[in-house]
Amino acid sequence: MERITLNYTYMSDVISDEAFMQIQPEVEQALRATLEKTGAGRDFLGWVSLPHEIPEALLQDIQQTADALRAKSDVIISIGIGGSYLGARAVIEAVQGPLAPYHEATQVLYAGHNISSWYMQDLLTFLEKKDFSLIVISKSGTTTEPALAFRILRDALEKCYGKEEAGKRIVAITDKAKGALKQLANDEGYKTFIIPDDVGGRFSVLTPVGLLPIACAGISIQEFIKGFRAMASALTAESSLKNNPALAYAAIRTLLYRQGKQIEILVNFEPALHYVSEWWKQLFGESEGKDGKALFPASVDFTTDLHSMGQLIQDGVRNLFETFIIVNKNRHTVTVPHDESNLDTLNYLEGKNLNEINFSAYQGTALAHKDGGAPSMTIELPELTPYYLGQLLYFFEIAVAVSGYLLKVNPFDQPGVEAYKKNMFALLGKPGVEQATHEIHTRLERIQPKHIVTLEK
Ligand SMILES: O=P(O)(O)OC[C@H]1O[C@H](O)[C@H](O)[C@@H](O)[C@@H]1O
Repeated sequence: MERITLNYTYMSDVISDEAFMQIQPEVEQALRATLEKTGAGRDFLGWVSLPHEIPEALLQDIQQTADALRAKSDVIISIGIGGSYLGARAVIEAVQGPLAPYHEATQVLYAGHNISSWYMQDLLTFLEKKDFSLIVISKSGTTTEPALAFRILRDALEKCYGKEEAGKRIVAITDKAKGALKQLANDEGYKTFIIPDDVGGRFSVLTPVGLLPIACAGISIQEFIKGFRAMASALTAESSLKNNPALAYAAIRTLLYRQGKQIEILVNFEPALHYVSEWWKQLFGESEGKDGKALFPASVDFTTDLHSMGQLIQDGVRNLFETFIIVNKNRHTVTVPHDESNLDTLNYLEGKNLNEINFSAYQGTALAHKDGGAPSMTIELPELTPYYLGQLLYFFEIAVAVSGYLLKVNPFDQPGVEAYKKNMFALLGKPGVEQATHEIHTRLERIQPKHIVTLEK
């Protein structure tokens, strides 16, 4: 069976065999802490064994719910943010492509991941002529963005179908007991799925959080889980860096960080992978970015961004490295046609397919960037199918746990995310924080008038 592989040939002058072997015991310890649930954040390690523990009855329930929503909807809106949004979008777009909304019979669209009137009004106008349903996802059940979007979209749904039918077009995915969404779902009798207590948002793609929207897009969740299972069996049984690509990836990025690299750029050459990078950024950024530490996880889409960020990566501050994701087997083949006039001088490419040209772009880029002092490694994915995406996502989940432990942080909490929320709630006058409201307005009044630069005419 094919699996994903890690190729770090272009790191060989910065990652010595000796350094690799030296870090082996640390990595083993980090893997053990993950598998035996003995490390920091141990209460949130439910995702480790999840691939082998999902009950078949739950999968059937998810599939039937998705089939029922698909049967009566042109559009299914998945409402959520962060870990309650990115995993599903990553998988759906990686399998169906970024233009999926234009060609799929049932469209999965997204809301609750911003607070934009413009976005919401566009969506509401679009829905006027569509049959639609809502999936609302929030682990805490109290996150502002999805709660606002749900209130607005539920209102539109109820006006369109009446309260009773609207209730049958809503599925809530949340905590088993706590949070406003759970209470609302109970009161209104919505179909509900539970997010396990021991699985944090950014690790929840294999719970109903990811599985229901993925099934609603018509993608096989059985295949997706099979990929997770295959990778879970393989990665958790192998503690040698030499034979375990997730451990090797965690070790290499750790060694580079210790050598002073500050930025890891995840690179794809396939637009369908854009949201895999977005998911990856949350996974690594939120898991590792604490206690004044961590590589900054950035991403680019090539060759697009070679024409905007390529210069900096080739030639800017040498504080970065790249991780390429390359797909071995392409879904489509588009061949360059003959053109008699050859004014664009592209006849030398006649008969070649775009995949070959794209692959040459990757090879040329990796070599040029290495020569310029930006080393890279490459994750090779056999194909963009639900099965291999399952493998890839589990690969990154194990890698971030090990990498986080190597960094000596708790990879499973995110206390820093609360700071902006506290300020926003205070500014908006949320009941219960009156003192904070008074204080923040006073602070802002003092800050605002100073240091403003404007044109006089
Ligand atoms: O699922 P929810 O509770 O609504 O949370 C959605 C997201 O927002 C929070 O602020 C956290 O930083 C994320 O880890 C989480 O995935």
